[in-house]
Amino acid sequence: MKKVVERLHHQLIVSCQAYPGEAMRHPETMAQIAFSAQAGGAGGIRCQGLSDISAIKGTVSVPVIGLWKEGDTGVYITPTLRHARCCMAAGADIVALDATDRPRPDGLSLAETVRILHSEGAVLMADCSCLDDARRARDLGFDIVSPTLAGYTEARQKTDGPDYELIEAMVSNISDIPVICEGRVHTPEQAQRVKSLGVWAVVVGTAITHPQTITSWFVQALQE
Ligand SMILES: CC(=O)N[C@H](C=O)[C@@H](O)[C@H](O)[C@H](O)COP(=O)(O)O
Repeated sequence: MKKVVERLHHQLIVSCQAYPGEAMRHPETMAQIAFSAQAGGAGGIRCQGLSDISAIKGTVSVPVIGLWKEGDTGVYITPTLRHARCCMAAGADIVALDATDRPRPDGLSLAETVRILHSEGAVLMADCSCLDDARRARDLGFDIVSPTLAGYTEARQKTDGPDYELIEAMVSNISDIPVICEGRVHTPEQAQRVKSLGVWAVVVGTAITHPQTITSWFVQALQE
């Protein structure tokens, strides 16, 4: 197993992302958030966009998982070989990419993309939507699999919190590479529960780094 993946064992990885048009979408802001997360004990950062990757890499000492989103439909998480190469060049220690079997915008297959990136020294995290994606990703040689896209494609219904059923299935079917849990982990209790299922590490985004959504949770609670 690659050293950088080993370093993530049993760590909390904090996803620091602001979405298009949002006030916090600025590399310096995201780097400050990432630095705060590291100070709080995060053992890894996940982040989006070349400027954010670069700013965060220059700020934290924990491993950085980088991705580049293009749009928000279809294959949009690091959709092409070029996007992945740019994430590497920006300093990402690990590059996360869509690992579904949908056609990719550059016409390369996922297998070709992974083969080329590995030959260039990349460490790759497979953002999967279902168990079949995870199995395929493992067979293609990905270094990490994750249920990041569960509930965001037609493969699975979106669950309220983490997709425990899929996480359990991934952990019991994929034994040779780490399963990192990501997606709708909103409370420390949910993080504990997914950890108890045997995941390598847990990614938390919104519940730590997206004040707009967190505020709306409280506002909604006060209206009930
Ligand atoms: C589906 C998709 O595009 N997920 C993205 C992946 O990078 C992010 O928008 C997530 O918010 C982030 O990964 C953390 O997840 P959560 O906010 O659920 O803890």
